[in-house]
Amino acid sequence: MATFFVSRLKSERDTSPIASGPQETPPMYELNGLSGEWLPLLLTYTNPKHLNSVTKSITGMAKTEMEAKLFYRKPLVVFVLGGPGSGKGTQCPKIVEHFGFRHLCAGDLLQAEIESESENGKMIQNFKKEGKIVPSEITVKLLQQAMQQSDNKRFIIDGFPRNEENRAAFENIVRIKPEFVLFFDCPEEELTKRILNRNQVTLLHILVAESLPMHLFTTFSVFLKGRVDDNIETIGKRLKVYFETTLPVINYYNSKGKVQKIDAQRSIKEVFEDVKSVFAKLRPVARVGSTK
Ligand SMILES: Nc1ncnc2c1ncn2[C@@H]1O[C@H](COP(=O)(O)OP(=O)(O)O)[C@@H](O)[C@H]1O
Ligand SMILES: O=c1ccn([C@@H]2O[C@H](COP(=O)(O)OP(=O)(O)O)[C@@H](O)[C@H]2O)c(=O)[nH]1
Repeated sequence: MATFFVSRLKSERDTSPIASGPQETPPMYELNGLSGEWLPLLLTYTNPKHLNSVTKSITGMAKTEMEAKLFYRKPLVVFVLGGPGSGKGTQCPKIVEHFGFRHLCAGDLLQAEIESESENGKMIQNFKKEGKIVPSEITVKLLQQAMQQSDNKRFIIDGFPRNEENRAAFENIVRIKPEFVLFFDCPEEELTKRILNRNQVTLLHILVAESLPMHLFTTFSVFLKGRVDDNIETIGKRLKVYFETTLPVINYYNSKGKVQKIDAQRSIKEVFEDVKSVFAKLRPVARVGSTK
C-alpha cells in the first residue's frame, strides 16, 4: 500500500499547481509515525494559503481519511479562560507582543458578526444581552474561519470554550486539542467590581464625546459604544453562567493535567509575570504542530 501511495503522491507532485507553487516556511506537512522516505515529497506542500486544497488533494489520493490527516500539521492552540472581568482581554495582547501568538477573542468575533448585520447578528445580540452562550456551531465556525485565514499557526483563543457543548464542538469540528488552558482565577466580588468599572469608564468617555461638536461626537461614539452586557443585571447572569457552565470545562481540562492557573487578583504587571513564565516553558516553535 505504501508504494502505491508514494507513487500517487509523486505523480500528484509533478502535476499539481500547489506543489510547484511558492515554497513558504514553516512547512505545513510532515509524516508523523510513517516512514521517513515520504517526508521530502510532502515538504513540497508548504504554502499555508493552499491548506484547504492540499487537504482535499491529499484526501483524494489517500485510501482513507485517516491517511490524509496524518499529513496535516496542526496549529497550536491555547485556550484562555476565566470569569468575565478576570483580565483575559488585558493579558492577551501582551502574550501576542511577547510570544507572537495570534489572539482570537470569541466575544469579539461574535461582536463583529453583530456589527456586520449578518443573518445571525440579531440572534447573537440577544444571547449576549441575556449573558447566554451563543450556539456552538456559530462560534466554532467563526473561530475556524479566523484560524484558516491566519498565516500564524499559534493561537490564543480567549473566552472559549464556555461550556461542555462548546468544548466538544471545537474538538469535533476543528479537531484540535489545546496545548494547555490558561486560567485566570479571580473571586466573584473582584470580577463584579472590575466589570462595573469597565462600563463606567466607557460611560465617562461617552459623556465627554457628547460635549463635542456633532461630527466629532459621531466619530467618538462609534469607538466608545458601551457594552450591552456590562450592566449589573446582565453581569449577574454572566457570572452564574460562568460558575455553572465554564468552570466545569476548566475542571475537565484540569483533570487532564492541562490547566495553568494564574492568580488574577494581583496587579496587571504581576499577573503578566506569571503568564510569561507559563509561556516561556512552551515547546519550541520548530516542534509546534505535532499531531499528538
Ligand atoms: N490585574 C488587574 N487588576 C485590576 N484591574 C484589571 C486587571 N486586569 C484587568 N483589569 C481591568 O478589569 C476590567 C476587565 O478586564 P478585561 O481584560 O476586559 O477582562 P475580560 O476580558 O476577562 O472580561 C478592565 O477594565 C481592565 O482594565
Ligand atoms: O464563546 C463565546 C464567547 C462569548 N459569548 C457571548 O459573548 C458575551 C461576552 O463575552 P466576552 O468574552 O466578550 O466578555 P467577558 O464575558 O469575558 O467579559 C458572553 O457573555 C456570551 O453571551 C458566547 O456566547 N460564546
